[in-house]
Amino acid sequence: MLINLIKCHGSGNDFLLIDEMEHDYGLTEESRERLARLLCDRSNELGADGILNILPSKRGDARMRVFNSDGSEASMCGNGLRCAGRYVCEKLGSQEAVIETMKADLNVKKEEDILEGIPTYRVEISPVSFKLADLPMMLGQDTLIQGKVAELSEELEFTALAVPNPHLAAIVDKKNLDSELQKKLSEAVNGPNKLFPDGVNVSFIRLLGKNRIFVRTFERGVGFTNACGTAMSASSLVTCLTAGNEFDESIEVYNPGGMVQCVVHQSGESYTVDLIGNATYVYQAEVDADLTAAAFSVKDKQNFNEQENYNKLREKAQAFLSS
Ligand SMILES: N[C@@H](CCC[C@H](N)C(=O)O)C(=O)O
Repeated sequence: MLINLIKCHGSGNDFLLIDEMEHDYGLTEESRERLARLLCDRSNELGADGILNILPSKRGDARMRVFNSDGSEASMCGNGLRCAGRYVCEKLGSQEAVIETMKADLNVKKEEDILEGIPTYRVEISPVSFKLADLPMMLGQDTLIQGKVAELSEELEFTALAVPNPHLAAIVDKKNLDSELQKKLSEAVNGPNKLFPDGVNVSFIRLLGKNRIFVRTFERGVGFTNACGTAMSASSLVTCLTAGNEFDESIEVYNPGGMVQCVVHQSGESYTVDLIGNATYVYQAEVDADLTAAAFSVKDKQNFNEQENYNKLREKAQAFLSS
């Protein structure tokens, strides 16, 4: 089958965006999973953290489905939503749109460029739940907010939350960030295990100053990524609740792929986060995929020439982190 796609990224968390509104590729549930495993494999020409399928929606302007590189489907993707949001807004010739996702219809809005020449979008991250049943996490208690979990670490304190995909976050020092601990425990909770039967995205957070954090995430279904939008949103919320960062203020969130801004809102006991950052197109391509043979070839590839501007943001973020 011939498929047109756009390689895009948010903070270096990269995706292959496939428009199933414009073209009916006749994809089935099984073929979407297989396509994700085939095209996202980093040993081939495309390679990506996941696929964003854009579909018609009865409730919003479009529907986004997200498939991790291992073929599993995620309920949400923050960096992906910025890319999908840009795609839908530009298609509609509009500054904002509503995108249907697995568990919520979410607002996306074009924003002032985060740095000159970098298309920037604000997306809503919601609903947020601290109920362990919503991840799910099997701990024999209702919530886990800055608590120890003997099976994971004797030293670290963890917070578990669904935004609505599942996240486990810990505020760590440099020693733990530089150690193998995150890899070791992420692999444990994403393999066969009793705590997280569906796996979980695991983030280590470093506090860098008031309203400024660094977040590195091991993503369920992928592994370490340059950034995870829902994780950065969840981590910002965790630091507002437990480390003195401020609600309704912009929090700078650095990550291995660059930087975004998060604004955490509280209304009683409910929370939403605005995630603001780049939505960069790298290239568009036509791909001839044979799912039976698990093979594909790239027929046509055209660069968007946007990556150079994005590199300036990444270099700026890296310079800040090493200062
Ligand atoms: N990269 C995403 C999250 C993608 C889904 C995640 N791996 C999961 O399985 O929950 C983001 O930017 O939020």
